[in-house]
Amino acid sequence: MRTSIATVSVSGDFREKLEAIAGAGFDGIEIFEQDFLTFDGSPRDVGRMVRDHGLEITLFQPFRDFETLPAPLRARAFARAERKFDLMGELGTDLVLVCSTVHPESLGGIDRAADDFRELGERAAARGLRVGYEALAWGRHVNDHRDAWEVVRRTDHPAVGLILDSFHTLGRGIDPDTIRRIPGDRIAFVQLADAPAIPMDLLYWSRHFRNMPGEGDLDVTRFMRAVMATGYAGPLSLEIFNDQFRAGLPRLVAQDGHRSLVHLMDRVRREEPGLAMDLPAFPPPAPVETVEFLEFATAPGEAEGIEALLASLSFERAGAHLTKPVTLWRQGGINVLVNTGVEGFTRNAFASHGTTVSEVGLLVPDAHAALARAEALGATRFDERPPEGQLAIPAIRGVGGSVIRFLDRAGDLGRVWETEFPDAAPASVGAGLVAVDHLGQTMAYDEMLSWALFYTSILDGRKAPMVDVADPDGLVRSQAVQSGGLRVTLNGTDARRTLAGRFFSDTFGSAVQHIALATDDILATAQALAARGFPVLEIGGNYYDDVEARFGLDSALTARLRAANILYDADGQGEFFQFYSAARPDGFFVEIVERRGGYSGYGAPNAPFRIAAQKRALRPASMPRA
Ligand SMILES: O=C(O)c1ccc(O)c(O)c1
Ligand SMILES: [Mg+2]
Repeated sequence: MRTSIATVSVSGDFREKLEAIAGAGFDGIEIFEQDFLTFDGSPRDVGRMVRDHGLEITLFQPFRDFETLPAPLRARAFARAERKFDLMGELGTDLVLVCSTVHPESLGGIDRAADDFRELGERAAARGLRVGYEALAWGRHVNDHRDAWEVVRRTDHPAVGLILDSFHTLGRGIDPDTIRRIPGDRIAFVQLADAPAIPMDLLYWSRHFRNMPGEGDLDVTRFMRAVMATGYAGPLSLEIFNDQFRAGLPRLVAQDGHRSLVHLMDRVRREEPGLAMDLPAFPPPAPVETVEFLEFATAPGEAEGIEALLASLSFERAGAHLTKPVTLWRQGGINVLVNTGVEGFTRNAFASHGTTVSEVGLLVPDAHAALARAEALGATRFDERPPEGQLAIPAIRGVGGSVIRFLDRAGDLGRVWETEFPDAAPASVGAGLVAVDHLGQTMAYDEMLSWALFYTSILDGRKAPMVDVADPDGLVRSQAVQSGGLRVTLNGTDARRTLAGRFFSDTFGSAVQHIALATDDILATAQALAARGFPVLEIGGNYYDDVEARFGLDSALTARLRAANILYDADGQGEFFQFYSAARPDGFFVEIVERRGGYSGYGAPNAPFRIAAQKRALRPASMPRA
């Protein structure tokens, strides 16, 4: 698989772009003229610099408004083409993209276009160059790859091929299976992009909202299956026009791009195993079974706070680690570790975030396979050499520098608790908390696509539709991802005064802001926790009047919910109950949930009430806001 990415997809000056693209493992770049015009060097220097980074220039683009012009514009278009050919020779690339014309004076006509391309093909071939024709979704006469192919077919010149772009095909709703009829050796180049399903003007959508395959809502996998079925063996190139990526860190955007291509092609081969592909083998995606443990990094003088919170949740201190300053807290099927280590990773996690969820342990079908898949998809492996006699648990880096560990039931990893916490007591029933329901991770808005791609590609996650949560001080976007027994909500905001925004700045970056624990009987759990002094978040009375009317709830039930500060939601499948702790000074909080029936959401309609209550609770009572 030869991978490529358009230089417009990545931010930075030309050198930064190249370093990021080469570092992420790409083989080549599509070059946009504007991208090096500001670079202080000749086209020859540019070409040399690209090759010095181990990259090839797979495509030069775009050449616009070429075909079906009347005289004398036609002659001028050929003169322009000759100048671009000169430039391509200097850069050292042999393929130019011609996108379908939007010129107001263009005449259109398949045969007229084919005549123009035959002449252009002759001129290109004389210099050892090739031409590719792409249908822009908003082209004046040609806006469908089937018409562009008909032009190329009638041109019938070996130096003229078709360029496919998943955005233009899928964005217009054209059936990608129509590509299967095109001979693969007539496809000169393939560009890939996804996009969110937001109805808007095609050109504006294309130039601002494209994203990496798998990050949006287009069926890029089906498009790519059709392309591979033609026998096409050329580069796969990302062409992503996205305002956020242009402002993002070049290295991260390039890494996500490479991950998205590997993930896309892995899906293609699994969905259509007969297709020839030279992607190295790696393990298939596998859903997570359960969250086996959560670990807090804290410090010797700071642990009491988190331990008091755990005690108020009815967790019991079940034991201590064999050698490390780590205590194990248990209840139901939940294991929580509190680490006060003063060196290595724990120390760094605490130093950069304060008390924080530094590790998440996931039980998966095969831990080593999970690690191998993660590495194939570009995850950063985490190796902290365990002391003699302790287990090396396969691990990767997750959100905000945290660590995700993979456990399974086989061999040593299946005996991790007995090995590392030999005297630990088994879990008790406590207040009826049975499992980790989900983790809420807070991040900057522009990290959300990236982490959603991380969870979907590496951990076989499925995304729910993005929801907007109204904090009184700004909007927070929430993207839920679920892989088997792992549920994560990614909450992104750029609004600093939102609860999420404050947490983000107070904890110096992305981290778990809340953990949600599941019970099978929320009223009983609420009662048990009240007796233990759990710092419940008080919900205002208006909420209950509204929810009773909205769902037609029985007033006796509403009264019990009101008394226990429990929020309610329902979807077509089932019901949902939730209550919260007040937020700690750093913004961290705990949620208790009960799912009934097949409810699959997270109570998003309740979030504004929860946030308002948390903000009220943060304000000192003696100092009412002016
Ligand atoms: O937006 C454009 O003009 C444009 C140019 C070249 C492309 O390959 C493309 O897909 C879009
Ligand atoms: Mg394109």
